[in-house]
Amino acid sequence: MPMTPRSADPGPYDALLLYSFGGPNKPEDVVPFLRNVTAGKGIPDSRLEEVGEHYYGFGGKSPINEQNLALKAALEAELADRGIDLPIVWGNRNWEPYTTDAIGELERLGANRAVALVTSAYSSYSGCRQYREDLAVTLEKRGQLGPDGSTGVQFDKVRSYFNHPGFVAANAEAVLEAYEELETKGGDPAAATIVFVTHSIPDTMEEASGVGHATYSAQHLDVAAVIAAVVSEVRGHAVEWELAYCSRSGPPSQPWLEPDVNDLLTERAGEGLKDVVLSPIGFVSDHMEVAYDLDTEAMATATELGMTAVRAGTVGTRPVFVSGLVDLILERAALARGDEVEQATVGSLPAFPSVTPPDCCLRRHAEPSGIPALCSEDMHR
Ligand SMILES: CC1=C(CCC(=O)O)c2cc3nc(cc4[nH]c(cc5[nH]c(cc1n2)c(C)c5CCC(=O)O)c(CCC(=O)O)c4C)C(CCC(=O)O)=C3C
Ligand SMILES: [Fe+2]
Repeated sequence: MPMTPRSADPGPYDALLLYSFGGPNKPEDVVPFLRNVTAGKGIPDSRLEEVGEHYYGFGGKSPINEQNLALKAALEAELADRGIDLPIVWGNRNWEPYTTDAIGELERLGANRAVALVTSAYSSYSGCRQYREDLAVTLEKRGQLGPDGSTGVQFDKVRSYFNHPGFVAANAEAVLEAYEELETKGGDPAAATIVFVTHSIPDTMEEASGVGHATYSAQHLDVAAVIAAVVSEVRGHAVEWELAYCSRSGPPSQPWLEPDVNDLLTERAGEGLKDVVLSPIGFVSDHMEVAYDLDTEAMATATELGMTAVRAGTVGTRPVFVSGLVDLILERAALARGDEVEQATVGSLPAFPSVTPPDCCLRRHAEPSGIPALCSEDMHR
């Protein structure tokens, strides 16, 4: 009989790694944090100074760490509610507690095999492989990565969850709330366009994200279409929507995904658009890109253009999202046990693999980095 992910068995896992980006907690953290993020990435100094200013404008503190702690608490509550015994350890690629701190904590707990949940819903180098490389490199530095890919604590990863029903339903919920808010701000919801927003990435990274599955941008377009269909249905009329990007960096000569959200708003305002719902489907919580690039910059653009704009919430700790994540953890456990399991999805794309092909989501297409990455077919499992 096929197992449903509702079964409360987290075996073979004895811990959950909540794995995130990290961010500064105080002004003195900002420069070392930015150094960690950009090591060897060729980001111009001018861009780094600009991004540093975004953080200083918020007291040198990113909201991301508190949001991850809130997500950790919400997951702990949901696991406890379902009678699932699975301790959660939090770690970040770019700030404390670092990946190595998390691995140390897993060892103290006596964990043998952990399931990793990354706070990034889409597949690309930045949202998937870079985390898997960071895990492998951290284990390597600790002397815990064997030549065959075997590790001290073993790690499996939850699949990219952009098309999981919980993530999409939570975003749809937030967009519907934004429609209500638009009305209270004197806007005209029937005339509104939904502008879905995500983090831009270089065109080369976009191209490399499409090995074995839909590209990063195609993943977003699929999610956007589902949310727009839900909104059309609930509001009782067809809704227009677009996908735009924010937070581009890199040298100007390097093409990144477009249109930029500010450019899109400007162009559409010229065509008479007045009412906008910004939906940040690319981000799981209101971290710095959302607080600065959307709430500060894009909202100022909209105001300047005379638009009525509302920014929909991120999925954050919405119950339908959190409970979906627990379903995904149980699904991964069932797959690891070799049980037959139904992988829930919405939209037109299949469930993405949790053990990826070797050349999946490289930084650049057909340019292996030489950096080992866990949770890949060519590694231990
Ligand atoms: C796709 C994507 C996500 C979404 C997926 C996910 O959520 O993980 C994401 C998340 C985040 N990005 C973040 C911060 C930064 N990202 C940078 C740089 C870059 N991001 C990129 C992509 C992404 N990034 C790329 C292609 C670069 C260029 C350098 C490179 O090729 O790797 C830089 C350097 C300065 C700059 O260039 O802006 C910073 C400071 C924070 C923390 C925010 C906070 O502190 O609250 C978070 C959650
Ligand atoms: Fe980023």
